[in-house]
Amino acid sequence: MTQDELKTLVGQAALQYVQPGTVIGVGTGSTVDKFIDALASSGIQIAGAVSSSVRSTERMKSLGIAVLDADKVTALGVYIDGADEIDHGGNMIKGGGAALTREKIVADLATQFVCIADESKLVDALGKFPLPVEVIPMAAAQIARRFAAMGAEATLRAGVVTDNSCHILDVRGLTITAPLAFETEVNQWPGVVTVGVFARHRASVCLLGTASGVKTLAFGQ
Ligand SMILES: O=C(CO)[C@H](O)[C@H](O)COP(=O)(O)O
Repeated sequence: MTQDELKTLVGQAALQYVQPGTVIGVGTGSTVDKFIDALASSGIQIAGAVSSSVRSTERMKSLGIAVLDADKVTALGVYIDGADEIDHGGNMIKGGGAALTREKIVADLATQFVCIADESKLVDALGKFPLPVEVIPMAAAQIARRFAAMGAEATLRAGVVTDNSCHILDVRGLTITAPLAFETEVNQWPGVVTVGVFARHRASVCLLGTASGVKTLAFGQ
């Protein structure tokens, strides 16, 4: 199976977590696009979706799925999103699509985070995928120096301005063995909007697309 077919498979499998009549959270990326398409053609009627990006909002609206503002919702049962990497504890790197801040905001509203990913995303330790960090532009150089002091290299993602008018640094050369401590540390550096490690908001479940079908990895809350 191709990577695209695995994404379609897990996008379809995520429908089992959608309760009719509820509001759900929807992430961003090519795997989530497959989920949105599956939801639109499933006939499942939801009360609406809280979206993590302009990209997903536009796709859902074009397919007739109602999109609600995050600040109109007090809680979500489920948030469905992809990942750039996921470890065996459900910790993730996210932000390849530059939507990490809104993704964390919507994940924070949800009781359950369902990660949908093809098997290439499962890793023993986070960090091979360059870690996205959303930053306030005037702080980018200083934050890059902080990563350099850790032995890593941060580069500005060229030509990218996020939905929040900020910039993205992509950080190479990290091996993140203590994701929660790492997330907590980097998040408090001045000018960091969001670090793309999702440990506090780790996945509760991962639907992993493999050559032999969808594997469900359960991590608990
Ligand atoms: O975090 C994300 C966007 O900010 C995506 O979930 C992540 O990049 C995975 O994307 P894809 O499903 O296209 O591989």
